Amino acid sequence: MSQVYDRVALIGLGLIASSMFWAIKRAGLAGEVTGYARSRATRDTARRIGLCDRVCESAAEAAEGADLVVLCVPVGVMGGVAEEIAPMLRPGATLTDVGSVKRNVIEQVAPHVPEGVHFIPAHPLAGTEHSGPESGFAELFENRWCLLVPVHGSDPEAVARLRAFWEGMGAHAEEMDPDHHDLVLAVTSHAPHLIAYTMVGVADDLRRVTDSEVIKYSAAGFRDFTRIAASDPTMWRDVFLTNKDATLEILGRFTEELFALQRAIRTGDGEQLFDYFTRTRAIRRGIIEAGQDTDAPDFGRGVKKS
Ligand SMILES: NC(=O)c1ccc[n+]([C@@H]2O[C@H](COP(=O)([O-])OP(=O)(O)OC[C@H]3O[C@@H](n4cnc5c(N)ncnc54)[C@H](O)[C@@H]3O)[C@@H](O)[C@H]2O)c1
Ligand SMILES: O=C(O)C(=O)C[C@]1(C(=O)O)C=C[C@@H](O)C=C1
Repeated sequence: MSQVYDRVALIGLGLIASSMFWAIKRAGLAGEVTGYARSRATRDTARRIGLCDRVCESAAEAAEGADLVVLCVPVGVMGGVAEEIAPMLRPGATLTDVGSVKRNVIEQVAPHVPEGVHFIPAHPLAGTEHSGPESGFAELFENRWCLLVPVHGSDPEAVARLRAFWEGMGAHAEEMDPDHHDLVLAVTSHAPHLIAYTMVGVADDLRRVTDSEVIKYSAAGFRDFTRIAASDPTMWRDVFLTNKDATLEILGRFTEELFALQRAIRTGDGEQLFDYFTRTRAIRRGIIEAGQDTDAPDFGRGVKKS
């Protein structure tokens, strides 16, 4: 793979930025990669492990002269960081992000984008429960989707270049409208995370009652919930606060279904339970028959495929 950008700047040096750095280097996608993180401890760690060719003392310094700037910070602070770096963005440069929510990030960032800079939001559908500069690895994006969410009037050439960049890191890129993105992700990622957080919280409450049995005897399904529920609190707080409407819509539907199943259990309606589980089993089998299970998002990681 050949170089796509001369200089890439990564702002926020956590799981996603560090994985991008190692993937960029492995494929030779950029001449130089600069980086910045807010805390001195993170910048020191980055220097120690060789994360980024140059770790800068400000976001503006890292962004200066870059032809691609990637915002890799929690979604709640995207606008503030964009405002800080805006004066340093050169005409013709591309500004992108990796945030898990798109409409809100566009609303925060777009007002700060200078004339002549291409703003192309993006979201790699890949991650783990780990965070920080030492958690990244070059293979994270391999065979995963990266959704590109070009704003109205995005330059097609700049979009094609960003697509080539993500493909160079091993991802499959596809374009999507921001509102559709937020609804789809509320179903596939945001609501499931909230359910996992809740389930682990419930078990923790119970643990006080049953004195450690819940965790001690937990089976694989619940253990995977605990993996998901170990995800970064800042990141997920921001996801729920910024994708409020879509998440509440999906959780509302989820609650209705849960109540229906709860009622079926209480009234002993075995037929309803059996029909429901038959329908969901057919969905899983359909995915396997269509050959799509190997590309399943990280909820499948570490879990034996059925
Ligand atoms: N973790 C995942 O599974 C995943 C997957 C896809 C996308 N994302 C998105 O990617 C982004 C980064 O997530 P991550 O998992 O790499 O998080 P992380 O916690 O590993 O890293 C975030 C980094 O941003 C830095 N930071 C926070 N506020 C900052 C500020 N104001 N200025 C500069 N740096 C700041 C932190 O110090 C940290 O280095 C988030 O927007 C998240 O929604 C995460
Ligand atoms: O496997 C995990 O740890 C993840 O949660 C990754 C995951 C997901 O829900 O699939 C989390 C958030 C993202 O924005 C994209 C990917």
